[in-house]
Amino acid sequence: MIACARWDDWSLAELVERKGAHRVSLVVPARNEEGTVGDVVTRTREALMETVALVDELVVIDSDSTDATYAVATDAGAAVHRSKDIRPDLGSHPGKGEAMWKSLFVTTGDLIVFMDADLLDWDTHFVPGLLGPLLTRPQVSLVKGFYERPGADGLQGGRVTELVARPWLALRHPELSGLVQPLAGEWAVRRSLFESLPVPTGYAVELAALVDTARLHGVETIAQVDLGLRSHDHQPLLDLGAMATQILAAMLAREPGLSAGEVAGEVALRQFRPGEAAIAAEARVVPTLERPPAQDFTHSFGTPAPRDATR
Ligand SMILES: O=c1ccn([C@@H]2O[C@H](COP(=O)(O)OP(=O)(O)O)[C@@H](O)[C@H]2O)c(=O)[nH]1
Ligand SMILES: O=C(O)[C@@H](COP(=O)(O)O)O[C@H]1O[C@H](CO)[C@@H](O)[C@H](O)[C@H]1O
Repeated sequence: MIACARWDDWSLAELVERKGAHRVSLVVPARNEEGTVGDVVTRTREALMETVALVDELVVIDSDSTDATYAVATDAGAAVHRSKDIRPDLGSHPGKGEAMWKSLFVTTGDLIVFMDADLLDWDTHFVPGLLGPLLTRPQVSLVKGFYERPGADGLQGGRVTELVARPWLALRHPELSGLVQPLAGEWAVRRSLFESLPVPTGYAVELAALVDTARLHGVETIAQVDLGLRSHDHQPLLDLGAMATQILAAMLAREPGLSAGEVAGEVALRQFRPGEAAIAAEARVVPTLERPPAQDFTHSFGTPAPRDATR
């Protein structure tokens, strides 16, 4: 049974008190988010590091940005690391999951909160809301945020959730079908869990963490928290086709009898874009690599990695 809570089930003062010796890292993976990352960093830093001491470090992982994300996040007061500069001995791959996996090598929190950098309607209570179950329920190790999406029917967005993730969970992981937003980029996890999991380098990171955690530790170690309202920038539909491909590849790799190593490291995705004169065929190569558990590499920098750093 997946426990359900609301962000305001705990007061900020109660959580600060319960925090005790825990260290909290807020990690924001960001690729070309110069327009929004500054707001996310500034407001969380002021509310959760300066006004109260709930967050111990605020880290932005710059994931191959080509805009001013790095400078904007730095000016806003985050500790910013370029994903490709973290543990260069382990190589570098594109993708959100890669950024989140690499964050494990530059953060110190035993509790890690992930937030997207492209948030538009949101508030700083997302962070204490996600930490609530981790600070009050020892049996919980992974907490997913869920929220209302603005718009007339409240279903603006969530296209890959509704068309890929939810059907897949219904078919293959019904024990997770109670999750309202299984793909939410706002979630929290105990370091000890996240560093023990393989991590898809792309957009499958969220769903893979849920499926692996449920399989390895049981759904009772997963909780979800109602965070209220959230909206974010939306990608074009064909880009979500690549996201869906990454998610399905990671799910196939978790099917009995298959392993990530047997799923191709990249998939050729053919898409078709209507044009003035004709429909144009487009081909994109979608990376589907996975990183082994980060705990396999938490040795001193420079020592040859004990195993392939991707699979
Ligand atoms: O290669 C990538 C792709 C995305 N992101 C970040 O991951 C979050 C979610 O990505 P995106 O907004 O593209 O996904 P969506 O929310 O549209 O599903 C955002 O903070 C992105 O900047 C990233 O760090 N590296
Ligand atoms: O919810 C979804 O279907 C996708 C796409 O969102 P939209 O259709 O652009 O609102 O976005 C989520 O999934 C991604 C993959 O897990 C996460 O990285 C995003 O943070 C999350 O917003």
